[in-house]
Amino acid sequence: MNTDLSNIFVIFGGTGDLTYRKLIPALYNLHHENQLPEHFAVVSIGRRDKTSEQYRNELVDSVKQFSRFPFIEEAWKTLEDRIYYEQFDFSQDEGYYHLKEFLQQLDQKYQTNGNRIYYLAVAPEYFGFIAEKLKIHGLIENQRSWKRVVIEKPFGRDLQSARELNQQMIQVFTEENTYRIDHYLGKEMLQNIMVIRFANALFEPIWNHRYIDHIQISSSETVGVENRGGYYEKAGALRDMIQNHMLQLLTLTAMEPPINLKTESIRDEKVKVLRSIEEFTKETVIKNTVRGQYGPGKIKGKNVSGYREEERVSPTSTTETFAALKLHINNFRWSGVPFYIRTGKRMPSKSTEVIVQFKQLEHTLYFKEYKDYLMPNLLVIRIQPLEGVYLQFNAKQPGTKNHIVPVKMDFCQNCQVGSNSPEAYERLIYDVMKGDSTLFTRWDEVEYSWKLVDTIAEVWQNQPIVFPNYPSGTWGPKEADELLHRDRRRWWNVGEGELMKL
Ligand SMILES: NC(=O)C1=CN([C@@H]2O[C@H](COP(=O)(O)OP(=O)(O)OC[C@H]3O[C@@H](n4cnc5c(N)ncnc54)[C@H](OP(=O)(O)O)[C@@H]3O)[C@@H](O)[C@H]2O)C=CC1
Ligand SMILES: O=C1O[C@H](COP(=O)(O)O)[C@@H](O)[C@H](O)[C@H]1O
Repeated sequence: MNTDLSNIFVIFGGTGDLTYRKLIPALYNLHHENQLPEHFAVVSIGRRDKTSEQYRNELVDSVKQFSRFPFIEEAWKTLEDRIYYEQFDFSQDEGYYHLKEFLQQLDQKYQTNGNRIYYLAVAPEYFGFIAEKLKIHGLIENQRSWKRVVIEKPFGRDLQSARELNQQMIQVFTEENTYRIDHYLGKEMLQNIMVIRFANALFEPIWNHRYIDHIQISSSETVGVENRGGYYEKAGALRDMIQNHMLQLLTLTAMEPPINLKTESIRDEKVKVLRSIEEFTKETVIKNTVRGQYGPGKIKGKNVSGYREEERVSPTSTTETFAALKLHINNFRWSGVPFYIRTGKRMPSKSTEVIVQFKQLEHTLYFKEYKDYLMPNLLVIRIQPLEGVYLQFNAKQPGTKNHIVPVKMDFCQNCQVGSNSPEAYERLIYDVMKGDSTLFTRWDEVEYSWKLVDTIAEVWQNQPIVFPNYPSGTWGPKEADELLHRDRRRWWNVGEGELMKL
């Protein structure tokens, strides 16, 4: 990690949606918290014709709409003065000559010591191309400063394309200077998973196959593909969510304690989990995976259209908007414990959580009478929108009868007034400035996750499917429920407040 945080933050894709909704608000929030280095400037690149002044004015709306802190004129003023817009087509060489000169001038003005963060907020096909141009035009040189690149997802479309992209990138940036974003890693509660597991005598000793029946990792969204049909048609839920975010949740939940808290020690343990996942075969893909696509339906009482009616989506599309799978991790800790993973769009509520269901006791005083009613102990790590930990256990209902009911201990991190968790992008951008890549994906993580996803994608591609197979506003196709029912289990739909209703 470096102590010199001063830098120029160069955004390729400065007029795009990600910059508008995430990057600029995150920079504003960091500024609001006094976390930006004193010697700092932003250069945003786009093709649209505008001056820096016009660009800054447009960003006011982005901050007002998407930042977690209120817009404060004076605070914004001191940040916007350091934001510049550069209009150029990054596929042409001329722009890079000018960019180099301009960055050098800003180095003088802001004393940024030649340090750069190149943030590639552009379509993935340009990642390698821009990196190469930066090298050719001498924008990476200078031994006495640091140069880092941040790459947005998706990192490839499959293993082969990811490898090709990686080859291109490593010609220019070392692995150490390459920050592959998975914004889930920046979420407060993902960072908390290790703490909950490894800092509690209550949980660590029972975090294994002896006590855990199974684990569910679930991420549901109410939104559809919105205006991203062009991208999503080529991705689908498997590539868009499972390959990255869901597998990150899995590795943090299942990993062994690292030997220390250094970046590579943590990443090593995460990779071991990916390597230990039992390989899918054609038969197990058919048996243990489910895909779905939303049809028309209702979300919160409002009629919404089906995926095939969305903008830039084929009316006969076979792209999945829902994916569920059951997998096993073949190691000592997890022997025989199934992990069920599920994600989908246009579901009844927005929520992401990891649910650990503990085994029922073999012998209990209440066993005979309450055999069919006793609820399992559940530990729910709530990632979003509520952040916290929820523990469900059994207790006697007050009264003369010996009724047993499930009760909860609910620690909600973001329920109290005043608690305002930093946005994922804030944390991640700050880490890039510090040179801490712990919360970014290492290349071998990408490689192993694509291997898993490719096997599933290949089988799916060759198996006919009738879509749409779940109405918007429901919890996905019935086959996803069957995936658990046949194991005498069920999904816990936490977002619906379902746990305590039972
Ligand atoms: N938006 C989101 O929520 C998320 C996005 N991502 C990823 O982030 C990246 C960016 O996404 P998003 O912001 O949505 O994309 P947009 O389509 O909104 O923006 C693309 C940007 O690239 C610029 N651009 C394209 N071609 C050129 C060119 N030849 N020269 C200069 N600039 C060019 C555009 O500039 P102009 O329009 O001025 O030509 C625009 O600023 C993608 O990789 C996406 O997958 C990842 C997670 C979430
Ligand atoms: O990366 C992506 O994530 C979002 C979901 O992110 P969240 O932070 O709102 O849970 C998803 O909508 C999008 O399709 C995907 O590309």
